[in-house]
Amino acid sequence: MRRPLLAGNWKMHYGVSEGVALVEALSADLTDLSDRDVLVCPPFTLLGSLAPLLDGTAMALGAQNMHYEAKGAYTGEIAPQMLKELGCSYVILGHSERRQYFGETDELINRKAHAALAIGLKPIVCVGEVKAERDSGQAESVVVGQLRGSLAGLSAEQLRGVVIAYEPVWAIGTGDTATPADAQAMHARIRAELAALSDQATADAVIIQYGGSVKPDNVDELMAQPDIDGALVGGASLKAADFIRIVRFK
Ligand SMILES: O=C[C@H](O)COP(=O)(O)O
Repeated sequence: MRRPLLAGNWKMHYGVSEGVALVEALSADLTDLSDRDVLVCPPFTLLGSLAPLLDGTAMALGAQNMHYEAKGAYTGEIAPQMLKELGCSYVILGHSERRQYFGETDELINRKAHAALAIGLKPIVCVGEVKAERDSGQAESVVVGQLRGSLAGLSAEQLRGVVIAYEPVWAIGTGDTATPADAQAMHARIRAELAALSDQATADAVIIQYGGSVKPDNVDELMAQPDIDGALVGGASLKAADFIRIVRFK
């Protein structure tokens, strides 16, 4: 059985006081969760302040990006160990905003995935097609290509430590979510590809999240799909009541 993983990606929102207030609101409510995992991924600058507040709660801490090198002259970058020592257990890699605005490639994301796993951070590897690719019938081939490139060289054991987030780019921040049936079809295709890259038992163990305008009013139907194991939530994770409702999907 796969344990659902509901994650909030705060992107470049909130300073320390707003972040602390949000985590306090979440932790006051989310006290009774035994069948699902919850994760918050704030900006780097909040990690140190939020880690002690999350300690002992049902929520884990994750980062939104990292470098693949352990240290060095990489101005402005953050190393995997720096995240670990702040209490992160997850790191989002290859989000479409990283791919689109910062030129991240599958090869780079693959280096980061290897580096994260080597140090015991769980990578959330993001894949997803843009609108033109979906409209031209290329969505599956684009996503499969991203998977093969981003996961290259990972053993079956390593793949079990990876989370995949399928985020159709046209659904991010637009309110235009994929239909549950379309999302399920892509998740099943992703799982089939994971099986091809390793074996069926490994593929069956991997958490595949959906992301793209997940809201309180669509989460239940999305989470009811057999291959949707969680959500990577942007905008709605910034509001305590909305994120709590998403975490408490039925
Ligand atoms: O990482 C989260 C996704 O980009 C989804 O963002 P959104 O929920 O605001 O559409």
